[in-house]
Amino acid sequence: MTPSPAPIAVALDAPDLATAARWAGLVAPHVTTVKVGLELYLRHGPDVVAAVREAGELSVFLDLKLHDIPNTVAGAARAVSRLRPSILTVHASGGPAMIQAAVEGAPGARIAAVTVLTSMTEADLAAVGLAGPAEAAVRRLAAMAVTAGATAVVCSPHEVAAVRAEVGPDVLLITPGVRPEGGGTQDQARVATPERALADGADLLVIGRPITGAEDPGAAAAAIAAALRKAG
Ligand SMILES: O=c1ccn([C@@H]2O[C@H](COP(=O)(O)O)[C@@H](O)[C@H]2O)c(=O)[nH]1
Repeated sequence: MTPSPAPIAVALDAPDLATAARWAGLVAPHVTTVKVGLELYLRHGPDVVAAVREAGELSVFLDLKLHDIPNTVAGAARAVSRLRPSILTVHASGGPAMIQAAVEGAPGARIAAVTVLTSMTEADLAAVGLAGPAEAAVRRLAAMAVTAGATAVVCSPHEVAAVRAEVGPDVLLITPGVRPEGGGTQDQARVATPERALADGADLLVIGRPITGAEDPGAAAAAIAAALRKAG
């Protein structure tokens, strides 16, 4: 029997559409979701969504991290809602009116609020005026975003248990900053293994380079999916 796909969104941070579609085809049997981010969307626009959809039975997570005044975000959310993304991201720091505008603009998508980027250290937070541990800011932003209508929250695996306690069981918790044991962290600062992130309450793990940078992205995705099944 074919095992069910793992709750992983593979970040397709590819330089071109053909590479993204190839990666999507290779990982499709093993994961539920692929994530289209800024690099790919700014280069190829809506075509990339169609191309990765053709590659397999996959949900498409549009990680555009919208951040602007409410009227502009509402228009942007309306514009991309015709692509039927399962998830669309906005920056939580845009505030409640902006988040509500995204929710109203894209009623078919889950609006996911990005709290504190997983690449940020405590020193980075202090530099932007958010002194203190990341967890306090993440919890506060998550609670505000959910009250404003977001049904998903993006945080690092370090804060996921605290966010779960804050927002309850019905909000989808998405964690980038996921690295298999022994792998490099690259520009990520607040990281944990896939097994740890899931055990602490994440619903969807965002994993990019550990899969797409592997010699065989399909085999890398299959190995992480198997490790998660074994741990669960
Ligand atoms: O806080 C955040 C929000 C989004 N991301 C995105 O996730 C992937 C991570 O890729 P890796 O190669 O596994 O580091 C990437 O597309 C980011 O834009 C994030 O990392 N942190």
